[in-house]
Amino acid sequence: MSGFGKLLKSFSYAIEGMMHTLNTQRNMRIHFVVAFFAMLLALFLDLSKLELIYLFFSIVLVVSAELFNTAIEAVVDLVTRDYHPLAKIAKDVAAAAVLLTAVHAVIVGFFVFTDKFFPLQPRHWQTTGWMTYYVSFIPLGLLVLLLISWRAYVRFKRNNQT
Ligand SMILES: Nc1ncnc2c1ncn2[C@@H]1O[C@H](COP(=O)(O)OP(=O)(O)OP(=O)(O)O)[C@@H](O)[C@H]1O
Repeated sequence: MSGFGKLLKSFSYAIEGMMHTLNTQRNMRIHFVVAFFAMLLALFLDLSKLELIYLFFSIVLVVSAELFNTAIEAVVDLVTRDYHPLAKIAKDVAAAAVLLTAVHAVIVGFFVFTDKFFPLQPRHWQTTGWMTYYVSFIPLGLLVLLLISWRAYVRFKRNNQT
């Protein structure tokens, strides 16, 4: 097979992987529907180049995470169908990555679209620009990170005592 033929073949395998994920993962279908409507909205709204880049990046991030998650699930199921704590960790961690990208996409969508739909925002938002209130989510993010870290620490201590 020629080099170009091999390249085409590898594309077709990648598309097969995407199709498989779409056919088997309900979450992937949800991501696709949400991404479709977000892009449709983006067509009609006057988004800046930066807003469009953020939007596409968020979509690609979620879809990629879901693809990796599906790959990890398949490998785990290949290794064992029985209950195993390591299998649980592998699947849960992969699912956490998807969740994180989805939360990120919701936040980006919120900031990109609220400007267009709700022009009557509090005054300081209008005067300081949307990057400023994007930054105002950082304390919330820090709080969530702290809470998760604290829970992980408590669990770690408990596991090491037993
Ligand atoms: N072999 C296993 N051993 C231990 N726990 C498992 C195992 N398989 C699945 N689990 C647990 O069940 C959860 C769901 O696993 P499952 O394979 O059904 O994924 P799923 O619900 O199809 O996820 P998704 O919706 O992302 O496809 C995992 O996150 C994990 O906590």
